[in-house]
Amino acid sequence: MRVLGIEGTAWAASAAVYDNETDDVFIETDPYQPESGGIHPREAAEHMREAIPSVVETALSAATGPIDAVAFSRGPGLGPCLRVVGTAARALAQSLDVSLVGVNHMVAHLEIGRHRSGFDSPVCLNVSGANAHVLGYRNGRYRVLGETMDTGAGNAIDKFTRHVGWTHPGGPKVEEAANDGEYVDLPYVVKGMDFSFSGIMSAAKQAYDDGVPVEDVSRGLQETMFAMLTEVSERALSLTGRDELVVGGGVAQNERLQEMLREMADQRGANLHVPDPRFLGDNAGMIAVLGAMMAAAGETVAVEDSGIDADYRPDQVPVTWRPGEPPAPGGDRSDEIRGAEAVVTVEDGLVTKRRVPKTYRHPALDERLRRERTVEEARLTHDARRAGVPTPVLRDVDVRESTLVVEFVGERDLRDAVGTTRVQSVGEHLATIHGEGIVHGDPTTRNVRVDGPRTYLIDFGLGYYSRDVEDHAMDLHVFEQSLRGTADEPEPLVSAFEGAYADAGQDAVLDQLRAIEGRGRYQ
Ligand SMILES: C[C@@H](O)[C@H](NC(=O)OP(=O)(O)OC[C@H]1O[C@@H](n2cnc3c(N)ncnc32)[C@H](O)[C@@H]1O)C(=O)O
Ligand SMILES: [Fe+2]
Repeated sequence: MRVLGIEGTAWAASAAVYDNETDDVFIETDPYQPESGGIHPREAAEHMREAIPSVVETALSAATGPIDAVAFSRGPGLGPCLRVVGTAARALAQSLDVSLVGVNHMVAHLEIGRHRSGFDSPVCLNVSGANAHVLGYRNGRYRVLGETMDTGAGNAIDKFTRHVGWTHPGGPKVEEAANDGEYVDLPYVVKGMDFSFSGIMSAAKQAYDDGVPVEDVSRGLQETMFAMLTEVSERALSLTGRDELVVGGGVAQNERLQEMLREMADQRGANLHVPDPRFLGDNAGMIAVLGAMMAAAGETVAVEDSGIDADYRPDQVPVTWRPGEPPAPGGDRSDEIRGAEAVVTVEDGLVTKRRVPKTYRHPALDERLRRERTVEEARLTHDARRAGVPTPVLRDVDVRESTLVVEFVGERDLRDAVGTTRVQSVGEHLATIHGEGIVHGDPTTRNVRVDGPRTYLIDFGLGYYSRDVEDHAMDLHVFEQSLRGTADEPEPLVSAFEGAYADAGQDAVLDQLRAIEGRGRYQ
């Protein structure tokens, strides 16, 4: 089958022809380059109107035979651009008299990595202009395991470069400048597998305004943002028990990010695949490749139903083109358990947890995070138990060695034994600690231990004190995301969890949770 792909969600007017028998991909791209500032939606749409016909013509003339389907980016992206591309794709499908395939651009960023790597069931880190998220596959959908709570990765960097007067796109310029810079500290914000870039961006602009050399700010920016992305990727691998990682999106072209991810993957015995640069930034090749898989599975769309969707999320797409899911890996049963950030050994009913240095992080950042988290974990584990929530009793703390010794609790992780009563008790526990102004920070199903109906909260390393409803709601969001990422039928569990939280906690937190879920991520 030969598929014509068309991409034009933001800056790349691109067309490609993919032949699934030879696996050849021909791509022709004409980028939009704003003269000043960022991407202007109307200018970008004007660029699409001018450039799409000629890139399509070039792609078609490179095709070695007739086209069997036309695939196009249906969203997410800039509305005015999407409309131009949608119109062109419909007209082409009709004039060539072939079927039409509407592709989710974010799923395409992911699938190109899975396709090129040959991996079975990778976790995917998508880092592009308007997005940043970690996806895993479960029961016929790509699940968002974690994502930015505000700006996309590329847009965050581009906002900083606009502030310092550099032209769009800023990513490559920051990469170059960072090579000559010294690391500076910037806010590091990870909540479970979600993360935020807005605090870093304000701090980076402020540092520049205060006279810190732009090279140093660039270095700090990269080290901080990419360490966050690497950390959440590692958490996603750990939570899902998978050992394959692919990346996608324009920011994944950054060599420092690739280096950090490779180091993390090597150290945990996982495989990383970075697609060729031509498949990373926006390109129609990834649209054509996914289009071919979808067309082969019968996922075509009638012209009258092929409207665009500027907020199209990857988890809205029913994934019908993949073969069955490979079996979930068994849990780690050895004595030494390598979690996402610590090495845990169990002996004589005691657990020793050592936060090992992460060599992918800058040493200063690594030192700061291990120290802060060890101190917070000791303090909050203790305070939560005093508030009446089962947590392990603390036996020893060595901050210099980033090591804690606590009592062994529970028989297994909640991940491997989810059930209604247990998630209800987690709802009660979170309501209790929130009542004391304690935020857990990472309440995933792996950070809850179960013993019969009883549940224990462990691993308060990302926790802190706050009475802000947003912070409390994020705890609920993180827990629900992890239920959705690991349970076969998550929705009844989510309801039971929320019901128990509602009975014991504050309604305002649940209202805020709805606000978090409804928030547009495409800034
Ligand atoms: C919705 C869609 O239109 C959007 N696409 C998009 O943003 O284009 P993409 O090509 O995936 O990514 C562009 C971003 O990638 C950044 N970028 C490019 N090269 C970079 C580098 N070497 N280091 C860091 N960032 C880089 C640019 O600064 C820009 O922000 C998306 O996927 O979110
Ligand atoms: Fe993109």
